[in-house]
Order: sequence, then C-alpha cells, then structure tokens
Amino acid sequence: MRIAHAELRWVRMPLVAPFRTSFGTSYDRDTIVLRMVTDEGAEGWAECGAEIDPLYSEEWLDGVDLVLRDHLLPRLVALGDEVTAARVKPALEPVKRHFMAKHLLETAVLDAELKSARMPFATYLGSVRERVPAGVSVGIMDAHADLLAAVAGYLDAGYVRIKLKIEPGWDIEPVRLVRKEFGDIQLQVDANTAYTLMDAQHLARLDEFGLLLIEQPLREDDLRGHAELARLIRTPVCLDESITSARDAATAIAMRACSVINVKPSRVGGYLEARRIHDVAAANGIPVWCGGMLETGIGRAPNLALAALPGFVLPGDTSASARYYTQDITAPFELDADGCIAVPGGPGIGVDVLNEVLAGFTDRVVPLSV
Ligand SMILES: CC(=O)N[C@@H](Cc1ccc2ccccc2c1)C(=O)O
Ligand SMILES: [Mg+2]
Repeated sequence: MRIAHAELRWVRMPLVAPFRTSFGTSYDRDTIVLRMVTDEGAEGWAECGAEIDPLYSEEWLDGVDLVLRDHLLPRLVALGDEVTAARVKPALEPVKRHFMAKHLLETAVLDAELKSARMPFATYLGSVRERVPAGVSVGIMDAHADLLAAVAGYLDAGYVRIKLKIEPGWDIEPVRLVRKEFGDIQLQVDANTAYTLMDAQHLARLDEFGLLLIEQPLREDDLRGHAELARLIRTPVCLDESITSARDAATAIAMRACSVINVKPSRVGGYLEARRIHDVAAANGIPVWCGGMLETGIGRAPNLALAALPGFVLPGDTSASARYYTQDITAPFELDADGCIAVPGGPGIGVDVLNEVLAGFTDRVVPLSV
C-alpha cells in the first residue's frame, strides 16, 4: 500500500492525579498521535510512548517529531506502494535506535494494513485470550496514608496486581505497610533505574515481602550489574528500560540479568519486535508482561492484544482508562468483575478515535509530506 496522507497531532491530556516516579512527576500526559491514510483510504493510528522530557529514556517528544519528519518518514515514503508493516523496520534500519519514533510509524502502518485486511491486532499477533487481567502502577506519594488509600482504591476497583514505584527513601517502609495492610496481594515494585549495586544489601531487605519482582533497579545500560544483583537478592529481577530489542532480551537472559521482562511496544520499536521479545523469552522459559506508558485508548487497545499472547503470564500495566484520564480519546477501557479488560475485536487496533474529543486535547497538528 502507499501512504497518501500523514499528520502528527500534539496532544496534552490532564491526568486524574499527579504520577510520581524516581525520575520525576507528571501532571499532564503530553504525547504525539500519528494519523496515516493509505491510497486505499485505510486510516492507521498510533500513539507515541515518549515523554515531553528525556527522563524515562533518551527519547523525548520534540526529538520524535524531528527524527520522524526528517529521517524516518522519507525512508518509508521511498517504498512507494510497497509499504507494509514488515518492511518498516528494514526501511528504517539505517537510522540508529529512535525506537519510540519507529514504533509510531510501524504501528500506524500495521493498523492501516490490518484495517484493509479487516483483521484485529489480536488475530495478527496470535492472541489466545479474549480478556487480560489488569495490574496498576502506583506512584510515589507524599505520605504513607496517601499510598494506602490509593492502593485500597485500586484493590476495590478490582486490580489483580499492585506495582509500587520506589526510590531511595521510599521503598522498604511503603512495601512493608502495603503488605501489612492488604496481606498477600500480588505485589511488585519499579525503581526506574534509581539504585546502584551499592544498594544490594538494602534491596535484599525487600526479599521478606514475597514480591513478584523488582523492576529495573539499576541503570538501563548495566546488564552486568543486574546479573550481579540477581545473585544477591531473592526477589526476581525484571527489566524494562534495559530491553530495547529481541537481541537485548537474548543477551540479558543469557547473562541471567533478569528472570522477567516488561514488554513495551513503544520502547522496542513496535509490535513486531515486541512479539519477537515474547518469543525469545518464551523459548528461554522467561515470563513477560505488558508494560504501560500512560497510553490513551489509541495505545492501550493494541497493548491489550499483545498482553493476550501465551507468554504474557503476569498481569501488566494495562490499566483502565480511568486510572489516568477522566475522558479518553476512545471509548474507555474498563475492568470487568474479574479485574480483566476485554481485548478489542475490531479490525486493526479495534477502537474508534473520538475525533471531537481528540480535537479538544490537540495543541497542534503537523502535516507530514508524503
Ligand atoms: C505505568 C508505568 O509505570 N510506566 C513506566 C513509567 C512511566 C511513568 C510516567 C510516565 C509519564 C508519561 C509517559 C510515560 C511514563 C512512563 C514504567 O513502567 O516504568
Ligand atoms: Mg518500568
């Protein structure tokens, strides 16, 4: 197929509550939505996982906008009417990394391609479930009481797994209190690279709480350190920021740097690479789960399809829309009575974009030359 039209929409949506991690606090969610139309009139949508500032990873929204316009899209347009999702990665290969920008293009092409074929993401990716259990990510708070109230609210809402953001000074005590207050719920923590090997003894104090995993305790480029840490603590080590490709996954697994992987299509360049990571992990007996980047429904929908693949055996951060937004730009995703969210069944991402709502949150539209 040929790309007939494409545009970037800079979007800002208020968060229902500030979301604080070891790398900063977000009060709104800024993102870029890519809308693509093919010569057959199929519309492809994708949502960027990068943040406004390069604090989660080296990518950020201004950089995505620039690299996509100046270096990535021209390579895709050069394919003429041979554009397919499978050809996106090879066409963009000469540009190093920039996975969140590449994910935007590949996902919009895949959405348009699947809509033309009237095939849901779930069918294409190989989903085996109609609904997936929802976990939730809980930010660092000002006081222990606020944390306990937030966790109680999420458990009442039906979330089947709680993930606590931690950092030095907010780790052992919050976990101890949540364990004491809520018993043997499925509980894990995410440090977003906030610790070093010097903290190994301190992190070993988390072992008594029977956590499912500790996510990305060390720097994103320190696989050796994670392998060393994994020998010093009992809590399973899960990697997020460190894993940007199936090759990274293979290396981390071979080095025993992790025993669980958080898979995020936006971090690894798209759903095709996310599935490759799933396959590499499954071949090595490593469980994976679907991470989140505070996606609106445009990103949440395909993530749910991915989370329904056989190797996604742990609850992910595919929370309900209401976890972050009072008004989503698609119909809201909601938990059912079992704490699960239904995998969209329509063609492509399987949800319709609410154009008026999107327009209300759109700061500016950047037409792209194709
Ligand atoms: C749900 C969750 O914890 N996500 C990321 C961290 C994160 C936190 C805050 C964000 C704000 C704007 C965009 C992306 C963001 C990602 C993680 O797993 O590490
Ligand atoms: Mg994480």
